[in-house]
Amino acid sequence: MTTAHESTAPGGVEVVVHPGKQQLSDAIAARLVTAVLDAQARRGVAHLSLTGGSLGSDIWGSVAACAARSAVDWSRVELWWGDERWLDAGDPDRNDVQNDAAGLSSLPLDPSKVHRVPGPDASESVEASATAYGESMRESGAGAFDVMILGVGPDGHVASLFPGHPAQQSADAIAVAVHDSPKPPPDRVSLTFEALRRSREVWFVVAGGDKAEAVANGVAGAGPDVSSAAQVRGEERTLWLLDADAAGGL
Ligand SMILES: O=C1O[C@H](COP(=O)(O)O)[C@@H](O)[C@H](O)[C@H]1O
Repeated sequence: MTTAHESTAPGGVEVVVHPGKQQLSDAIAARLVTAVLDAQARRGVAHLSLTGGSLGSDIWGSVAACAARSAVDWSRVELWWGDERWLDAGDPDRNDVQNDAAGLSSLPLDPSKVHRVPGPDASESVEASATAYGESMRESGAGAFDVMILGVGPDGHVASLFPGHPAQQSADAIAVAVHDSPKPPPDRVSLTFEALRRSREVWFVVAGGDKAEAVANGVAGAGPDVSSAAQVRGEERTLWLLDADAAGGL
């Protein structure tokens, strides 16, 4: 395969497969720039929710290298994270720090519109951090995210909602404290399913053969004990953006 291949799975979920991880990252960046321009043309401001993980950060290197990025008014972009590892600001294991290092920090964003999850240096507990993050989202009047970008773990988790973990099914909240995460670090803050679903478009971004089973389960709509990804749909569109290895189980 040398070019992208597109198909629609049962349930209206769209699947786009690119040959390799770099092509995938570049294609997501191009798609993102277009989505931001579109959202700004329609509503003035674009609301994006970002993800951690290696591809979730690579995307920002691709955006920084994409010529069309200069067409975007980055001061009218509001950034959020679907989850964050509960670590001090600047910790290299934080999702926002990894996104910044990959290229996010090179964009002319308005720092007041970059909504970072407070860590132990700025909140007394994971619960307090989750409450503060949820409140800042409510106060911003964010409404729906234009694009929710979600990485998917080999265990089917999205954000920090792990299949079978008690925090996975948290309801009536925007954000939840996660303890004893199966993937380190143990303490995290995550948006709930309810909040993740308040997105016009949800993009699952996945590369690598170790994710093939998680992708197959997510696309097939497996239950919550198997796949957190399968529990999240966009209000208007749900896209799985994959490299060929991640698509190996479809
Ligand atoms: O810990 C996390 O993992 C997932 C997926 O990461 P990956 O390296 O397996 O791609 C990520 O989406 C999530 O935001 C992050 O906190």
